[in-house]
Amino acid sequence: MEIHLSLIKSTALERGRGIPIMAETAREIGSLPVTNVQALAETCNTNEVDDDLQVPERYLSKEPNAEEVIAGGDGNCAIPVIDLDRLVDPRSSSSECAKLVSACRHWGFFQLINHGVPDQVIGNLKSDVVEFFKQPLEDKQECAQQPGNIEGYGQAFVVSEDQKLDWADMLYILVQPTESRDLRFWPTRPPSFRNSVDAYSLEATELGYRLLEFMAKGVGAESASLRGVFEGQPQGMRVNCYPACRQAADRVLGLSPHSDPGGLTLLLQINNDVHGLQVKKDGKWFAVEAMDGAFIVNVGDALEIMSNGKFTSVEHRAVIHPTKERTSVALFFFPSSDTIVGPLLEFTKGDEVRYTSTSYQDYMKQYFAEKLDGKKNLERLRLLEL
Ligand SMILES: O=C(O)CCC(=O)C(=O)O
Ligand SMILES: [Fe+2]
Repeated sequence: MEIHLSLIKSTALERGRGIPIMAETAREIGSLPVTNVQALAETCNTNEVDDDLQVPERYLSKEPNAEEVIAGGDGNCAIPVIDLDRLVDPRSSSSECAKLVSACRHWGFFQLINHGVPDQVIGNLKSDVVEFFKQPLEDKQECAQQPGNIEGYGQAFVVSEDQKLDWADMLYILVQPTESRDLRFWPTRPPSFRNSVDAYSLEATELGYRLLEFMAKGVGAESASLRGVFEGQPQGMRVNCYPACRQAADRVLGLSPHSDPGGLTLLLQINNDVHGLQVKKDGKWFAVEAMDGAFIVNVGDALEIMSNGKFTSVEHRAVIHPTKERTSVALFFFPSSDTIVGPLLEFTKGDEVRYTSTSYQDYMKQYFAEKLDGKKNLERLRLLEL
């Protein structure tokens, strides 16, 4: 499993100064510069000569299709669909809550419809994100990642010269709390970009909190128990741009298999005519067909642990299309770095405690160490089989 930037989001506000600091781990790891993938793809996709030699070896996976992939299609989006209206409506709330809990337990993923975030807010975000990536490289590089900093425009977090690379570029910014925003990394073009992200962040934050309430309620816990852990805490936004790869779409990966380490992730896919997200279940990859206007929501490691395994953080990856570019926006809800991440009392009533507890900051350190020893962090903390 590769390390990538969505995993590096342990941030905290430096006490008293209101300045965002990154977990030391992220600093220590640092990042090596790599080629811009959109530019690389342009060369590869337009050059007819020496076809096979165009995609550099570092992007080619050995056996990306070694595991079975269950295709979507025919309206089958693989993961369960949850309806927020039904969660709210007292007549359907308890059955929809049960569905939500089951989705979080068995899939770790669901699509959310009737979520209430205005179309215009999502539409503005989507079009500004697309406009950003359309710009010439020099313009995008105005908010380029800087050494030792996890934010900005760049690529997967690269730690060694022989590491396999993802076929994607990304922009990563901290969006909450507002005082943690480092505007050096917030694009100024298109001019509406910052406002669009701000408006989206406001809506998505409230949506995330509401979902956490229903998730807690669904397992019989106090509805404020999970929300309380994430309210006012850091949120990171990762925009992924996956260029097409005409020559080797089935041999490159847009995003290597990973689980998200935080609490909840809200994902928007921008062009729904091209799918790329795949979710692992029972040893197979399931291709997710994003529904128009829906959010894809998933459980992160910290939420699995805090729920004592009532929700599951599931491995997922993004694959590449031979002719179509794809863009997605992931919003990550994190606990504060000094939160002790362990099963919450509310979630262990009558149950055995299934995980060891650790501070989120230490969890992130372990998460990076995972890269070195190949053992999954979450598995390290699981005391019992789920
Ligand atoms: O682009 C996608 O569909 C997945 C993105 C993702 O998993 C991430 O950014 O952590
Ligand atoms: Fe992810």
